[in-house]
Amino acid sequence: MSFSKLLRYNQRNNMTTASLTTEHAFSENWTTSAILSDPTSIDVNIPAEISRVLPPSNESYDSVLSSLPTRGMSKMNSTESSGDDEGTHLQKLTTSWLEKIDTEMPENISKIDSNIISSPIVNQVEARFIVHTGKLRKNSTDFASSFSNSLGFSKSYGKYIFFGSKKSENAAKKNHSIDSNHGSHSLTDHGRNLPQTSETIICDAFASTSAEHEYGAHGPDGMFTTRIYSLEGSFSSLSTNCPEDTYSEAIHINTKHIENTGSTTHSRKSSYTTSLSNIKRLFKRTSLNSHCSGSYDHTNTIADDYAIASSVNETTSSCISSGSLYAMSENEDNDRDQIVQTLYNNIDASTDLVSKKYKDLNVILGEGSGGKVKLVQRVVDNKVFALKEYRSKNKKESERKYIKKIISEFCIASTLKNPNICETSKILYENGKIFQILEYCEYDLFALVMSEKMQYDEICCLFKQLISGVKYLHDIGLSHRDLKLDNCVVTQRGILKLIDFGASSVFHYPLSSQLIEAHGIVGSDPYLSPEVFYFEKYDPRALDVWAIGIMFFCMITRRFPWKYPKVKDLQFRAFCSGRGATSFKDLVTRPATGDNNQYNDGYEEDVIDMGPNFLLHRLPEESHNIMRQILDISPFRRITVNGILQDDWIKEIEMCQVVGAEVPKDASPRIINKENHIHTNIDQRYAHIGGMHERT
Ligand SMILES: Nc1ncnc2c1ncn2[C@@H]1O[C@H](COP(=O)(O)OP(=O)(O)OP(=O)(O)O)[C@@H](O)[C@H]1O
Repeated sequence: MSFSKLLRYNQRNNMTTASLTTEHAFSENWTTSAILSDPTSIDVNIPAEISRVLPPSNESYDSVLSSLPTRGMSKMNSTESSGDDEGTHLQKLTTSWLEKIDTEMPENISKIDSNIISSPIVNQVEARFIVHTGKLRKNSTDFASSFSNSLGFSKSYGKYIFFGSKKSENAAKKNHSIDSNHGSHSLTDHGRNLPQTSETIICDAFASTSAEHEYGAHGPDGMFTTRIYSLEGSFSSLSTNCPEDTYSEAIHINTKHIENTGSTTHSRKSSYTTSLSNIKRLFKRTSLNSHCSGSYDHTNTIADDYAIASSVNETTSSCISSGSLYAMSENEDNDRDQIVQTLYNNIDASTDLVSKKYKDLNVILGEGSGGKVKLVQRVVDNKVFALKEYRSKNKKESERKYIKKIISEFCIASTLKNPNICETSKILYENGKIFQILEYCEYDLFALVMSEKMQYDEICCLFKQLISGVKYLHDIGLSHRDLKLDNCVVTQRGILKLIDFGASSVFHYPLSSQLIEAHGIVGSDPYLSPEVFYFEKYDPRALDVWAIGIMFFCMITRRFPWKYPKVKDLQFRAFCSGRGATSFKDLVTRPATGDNNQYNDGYEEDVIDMGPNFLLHRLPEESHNIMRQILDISPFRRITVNGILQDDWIKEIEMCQVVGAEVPKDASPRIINKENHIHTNIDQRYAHIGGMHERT
């Protein structure tokens, strides 16, 4: 990026004072005041031409089902509205969207009613989803080779068979206040789709949903305790992938329990039904393996971990699924509840592991709907980990559902092996609580962004790593569905890793060309894509791509563009305007065509009060082309993650990366840092969302 360009967008964004908040997220043309506790108290001074056609901000959703403002509307005035000319703009502007929605919905699309979600039922599993043990063993060493697999499926792809539960669950809200001045975000609870892990956890076949569409049919792709502890002699768990990241350093850490604030969250409704017969198969396979998860031995550290784990007899992923579970799998007549109960009992058998094997460092890194994430130190070798302590079961929640959600998340996370995915190694149980052991990363992206210390090239580097992580997921048929700054952690040497797979969903199975659509509104409001509010079922990849775009905007401006992508949100409405569409439906249903120019997205360099440039003018110019495609309101026209990587600007971004990890059993993966930037290191007190709360 040229210096002048840099200056231009810096000048635009200098008004931003670390207000990464939904209430502070507007165009500089709009004077906005916000009261955190009352989001409806936002005063917006809207340009006159827009205010004429915008309804009051407190109007209900349906009442704003009017047409979008279009360019030239400022030339109209109220008297024109009485005109009879059916061909005028004005009449188009008064057409109710609702009228059109019910009559013109495409066959595979239906209007959804808010957050009410129904889950598909799966009665049987196709034989092609069942993988024989021998084949799995044979292919296990191929696991890593699938890193770079694209949508063409490799032989090892057979191992990537996921399952997911499918019952809708009422999720607890995860709320966290970031800063009383700086905002709040909303998170969600966790979901439930299980994949399998390399050689040990094989989540078997899972049930496709009732609605499948041709894959690719949518077009190309809270007491403040301060303590000092020393990591001397310990390894940063990031060394799992990157031995060079091993370091010794005293870190000052403050901690305080997080106070929930009441910010809006979306429940993660489960999207897939788990076939319990397949859970059986999963654990049968697993029990056949004598060692713990991750036989894919891409670093010495991992190998060491397993050796240690083995020596201390820790319960690991495979251990959980061994023993009684194996016996269970022999009895094909067990009913579902019995199986899950057996699973739970099996975990129950493994006690005292956490307190004996891991020392609690009394640092809360973060807290969400799923539970808290703490910093712990493994006693045997002083290595530091993040320990996710799952919340207790809700009274209304069945034990079966509760345990299944947790196991699902673990199965997915422990399966994923990529430098841009946080390593999840173990699941433990003690005194009624379930824990997950994760690779510890020094920062979360939200905290880094809020530090206001990141340079442009560093942001671009992290952005590209984010894209790479999502590419890996999409290439294996998995969507994340809760991409946001707080679900990215970053190592001291600048390697970004995705976390929190509680909402992820499978969008296609191996060797299948069919897209399995996701349904339900999951994730956090500002990051959600518009179609999730509009369609009952949607392509979850497009949701991920949209979230990537929102994250880039947040990284550059430290603001959210809007509170949520609904037309009742004035900012989002402005973004939708000026695109030559008469309704929101027209925009969100625009089909994919070979001709990118067939539809006008309303981009005009000089126009910043509506259309794409409403957001883009705050971003560096070289990003405009790709951001227009990422933030295409129509999911059918939105670019894929592989498409993003083809963009000239994206290609040119110098990205720090881990090399060598893609080779199975490579003993020397290492980090290559690019010279055009350094990665920001911030005070550990403020390095995670947990620490951010301390500051308030
Ligand atoms: N491996 C890790 N290393 C460092 N910090 C982490 C790690 N995992 C999680 N955290 C911190 O804990 C926070 C919450 O983690 P996570 O999203 O897994 O919890 P959750 O309960 O699943 O959240 P959600 O409500 O989104 O489901 C993260 O935003 C991050 O700040």
